[in-house]
Amino acid sequence: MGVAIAVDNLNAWYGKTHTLKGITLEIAANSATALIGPSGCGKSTFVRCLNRLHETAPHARVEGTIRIGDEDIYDDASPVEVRRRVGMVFQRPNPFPTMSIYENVAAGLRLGGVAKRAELDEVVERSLRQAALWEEVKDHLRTKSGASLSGGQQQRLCIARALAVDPEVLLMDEPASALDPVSTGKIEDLIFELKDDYTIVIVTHSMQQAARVAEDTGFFLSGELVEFDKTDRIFTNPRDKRTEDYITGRFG
Ligand SMILES: Nc1ncnc2c1ncn2[C@@H]1O[C@H](COP(=O)(O)OP(=O)(O)OP(=O)(O)O)[C@@H](O)[C@H]1O
Repeated sequence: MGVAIAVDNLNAWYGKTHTLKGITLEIAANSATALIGPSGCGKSTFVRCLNRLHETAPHARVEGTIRIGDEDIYDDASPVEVRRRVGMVFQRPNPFPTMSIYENVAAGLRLGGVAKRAELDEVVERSLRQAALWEEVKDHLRTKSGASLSGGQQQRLCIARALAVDPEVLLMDEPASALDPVSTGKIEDLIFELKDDYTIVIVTHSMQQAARVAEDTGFFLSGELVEFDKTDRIFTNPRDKRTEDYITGRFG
């Protein structure tokens, strides 16, 4: 399996606070990679560096390199282009509340200049099918708003919206932590399906979830990547005592 994202000596700051310290890792293409670690250790900051969202925070700064495919995303590409290639789904589902289901999914395409009805229809259907939401919403695409859906459906709508612009990478920052167990299961099933076609990076507080969905797992602590390895290895035979303490619940 190839490398989708190569991160080399990544450092990130909020003002004077050094939040990510010398992160180096390679994220495999067409697989799911989980990031775990106690609250405040820098997981969200890390994924926000992968689509250049970190730099939108006040006084935020990044050093180091991130290559996606052949491109250094901080040198060779604009933030807008990076965010098209690297989609993101957040902890709280955030559909555009007043827009219809259809318009939520079509929004990114319209911004990119796609105006043909047939093309929009096709991508909206494909994206909703990929997000396992089509059957539930196909009869109300234009009449129901994003906000009228349940939390779990809203999150799958956000996934469809992210997929509509044809990204290579999907970042998911605790995508199921606001959802009930049934909706969580649907999101996990979806991650399983989607990793055939996309590279997925998922931040999670649930070690069970990491173990269920991810091939590789990274353990962050105080802004450092303590350990990065096959998920099995991290959970059964970690190399670092701090990883072992965390996964066995001795802290965090
Ligand atoms: N916009 C911001 N401005 C200043 N400091 C921030 C900002 N966002 C996060 N931080 C700080 O950066 C550090 C890392 O936060 P981050 O959200 O990346 O951690 P996390 O591991 O994702 O935490 P959690 O699991 O609680 O979401 C924390 O100390 C946090 O307070």
